[in-house]
Amino acid sequence: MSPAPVFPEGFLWGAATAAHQIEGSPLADGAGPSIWTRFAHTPGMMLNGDTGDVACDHYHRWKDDVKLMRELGLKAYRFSVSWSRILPEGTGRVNQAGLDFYSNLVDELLANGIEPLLTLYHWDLPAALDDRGGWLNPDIADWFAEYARVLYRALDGRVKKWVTLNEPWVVTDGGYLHGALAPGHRSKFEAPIASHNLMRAHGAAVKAYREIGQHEIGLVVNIEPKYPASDSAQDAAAVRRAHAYMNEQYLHPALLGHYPPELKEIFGEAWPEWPAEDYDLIQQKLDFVGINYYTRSVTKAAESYPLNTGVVRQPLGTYTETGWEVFPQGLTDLLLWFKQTYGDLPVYITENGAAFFDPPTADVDETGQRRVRDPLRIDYLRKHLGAIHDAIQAGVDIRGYMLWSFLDNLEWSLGYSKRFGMVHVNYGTQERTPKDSARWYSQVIQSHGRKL
Ligand SMILES: OC[C@@H]1[C@@H](O)[C@H](O)[C@@H](O)c2[nH]c(CCc3ccccc3)c[n+]21
Repeated sequence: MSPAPVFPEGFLWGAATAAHQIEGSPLADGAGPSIWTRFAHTPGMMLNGDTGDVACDHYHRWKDDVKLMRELGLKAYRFSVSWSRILPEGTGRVNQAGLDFYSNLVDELLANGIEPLLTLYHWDLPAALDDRGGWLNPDIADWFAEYARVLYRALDGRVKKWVTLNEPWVVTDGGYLHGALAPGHRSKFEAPIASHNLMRAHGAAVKAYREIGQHEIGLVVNIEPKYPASDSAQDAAAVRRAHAYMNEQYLHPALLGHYPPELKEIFGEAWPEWPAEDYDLIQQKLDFVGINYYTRSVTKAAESYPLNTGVVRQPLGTYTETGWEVFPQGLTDLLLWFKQTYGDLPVYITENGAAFFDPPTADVDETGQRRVRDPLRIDYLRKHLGAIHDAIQAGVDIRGYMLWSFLDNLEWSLGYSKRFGMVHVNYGTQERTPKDSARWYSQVIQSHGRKL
């Protein structure tokens, strides 16, 4: 029996959500529409025609939700701010009611001994800015810094851990290359521009923080290890492309000051040459990086756009409801790669979790208590926390873990069909029911990881 894992002193145990996925009431109290409100109300974009109009009604239920976080023993809570609640037109006029919502939420978290981690941008761009070109307009770096300054001035000190962007890769790949996510563009030429402007905006927001903020700021990326499907040269080259496109495309400019060369190979004529001052803007010193980990990809050379790669399904693999292979070892491998490539920058696991089938309504157990049994999720979480512990033992400076997600919520264009929550939401009644995984996670937190 291996000794109980010991996590570092101060390791931050939490859970994560995002504004548009849980809040509902996207236009309440003076808020402006975001591209996700626009996208969800565009016929055909969302599974079952689901929208974020109600979601988990967190906009009204936030106090009870924070109470539940405390009851479950969370030490931290990662959430995002909806830009268009703060600046309905994206720039200019501040909507005080929007600012008040997040200020009250932060105060409630602190009053319950829960540390807030605030994400400035988790995909819900103000529609008014999309009308001005959105991430394709280079001015967005200034727009984003203006928005960030409003929040820094209002919340810094109560919020001590800030994140600029959540997953620029998804924003670009989903929103501008393949079109599966808002704003639904499909352009090989737009994607690199959006991607670069996202990183310029990241840099501008960090630079602004250094003028105003007194605490910590970082970037959150989704990365996943790419393993070759065979030992052929073609598959090795495919791995190189896939790795550069997802794992290095954002971390390299942010931490090393240049893009990986494979991007020019992938995008060809669509890959612009950027001015040197852009790299200076992007490569602002960070206090941490957030890594969102879900799965790995066994990668082969294949006809595909624009990577010419394919993912090989593993016949003996276990897969989640979103079709992602359960592969905890990939998280250890990835964290070791991160340390080796970028050095000893502190890391938070800012998202990790899985969608497995959970019923739309909770069961009632023999004592009359509502209950949701989710053994597959417990197994997934236990193994990934074990993988994190292995990386810590190997010297990676991992400071915390934010389970995705605190609540079942709107899984973007998949609507409410996928449940990632440790807490079950009955969308008919809005009743919250901690799943078995939540009760298990409470024990893990209370034992500081020893009861994995
Ligand atoms: O898909 C589960 C979660 C989303 O609900 C979060 O909003 C988002 O931050 C997030 N990122 C990832 C990994 C990257 C990814 C996102 C969407 C689709 C495919 C891959 C998984 N998740």
